[in-house]
Amino acid sequence: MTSVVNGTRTAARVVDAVKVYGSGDTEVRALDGVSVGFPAGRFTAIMGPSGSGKSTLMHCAAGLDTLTSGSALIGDTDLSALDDRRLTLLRREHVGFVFQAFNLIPTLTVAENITLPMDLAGARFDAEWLDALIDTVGLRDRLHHRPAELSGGQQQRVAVARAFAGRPEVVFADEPTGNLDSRSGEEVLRLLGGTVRRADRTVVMVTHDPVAAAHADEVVFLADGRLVDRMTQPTAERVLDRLKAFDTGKPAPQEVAT
Ligand SMILES: Nc1ncnc2c1ncn2[C@@H]1O[C@H](COP(=O)(O)OP(=O)(O)OP(=O)(O)O)[C@@H](O)[C@H]1O
Repeated sequence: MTSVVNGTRTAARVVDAVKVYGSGDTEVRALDGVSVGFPAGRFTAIMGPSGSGKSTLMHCAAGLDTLTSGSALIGDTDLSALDDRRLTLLRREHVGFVFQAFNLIPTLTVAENITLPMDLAGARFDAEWLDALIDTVGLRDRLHHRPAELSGGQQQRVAVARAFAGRPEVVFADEPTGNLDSRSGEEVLRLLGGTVRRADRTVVMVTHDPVAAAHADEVVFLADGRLVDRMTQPTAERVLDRLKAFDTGKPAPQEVAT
């Protein structure tokens, strides 16, 4: 269901996205006219200062929240055209999620957690893909353990396997290394990046961490609810320098076309 925009396959995108929370004196424009596409087969990081709208953008692009105006699409499907039931089905079948807090079901085994979205969707398992995924995340000897018996890094690797299990159109990751030490975090980032590159998957990740963002193919920068920059082949140093420019109030770069 991937759509093609300007010759690029786009797994997910928002167009003229506006999100307003509250009203009157308490109104916050969390997204103020953002248009951005997330190319298929790529790893994109979303960065920006605290409060710039990163989580809002991710939640709206993933169909976890709705826009005030503008549109959010997964492949060619405009999410605003879907009722709640169809939106839930679309998320189950076409979107994977990795959250900072792992969000595994404590009473289920590792194997059951990994296949849960497919079980819920009544989807067929691609046994070969699942088998390879379990090896990739290094969990074969833990399949019958419960989450509480695993380290944080192992739990997040289960969440990564769960996110990719149904070969979704796109995996959204919200601060996936936020609760991990740097070594486990690095492993999770390599898993995300490696799966994108080797298996032609798509990942969109919100992060505060320039080292994490450097694992992406491209970083998009938000400030005050607007898209202000994009950077391909990021390094932690270049990302950090770009973020510092927000702090020091250097002239904002020209807003970029999408
Ligand atoms: N449910 C909500 N109700 C009211 N305001 C909200 C809500 N969620 C977010 N906001 C506001 O919208 C703006 C953007 O928030 P958002 O969480 O998207 O930013 P962020 O870049 O992800 O921030 P952080 O890096 O601190 O997590 C902020 O001003 C925030 O206070």
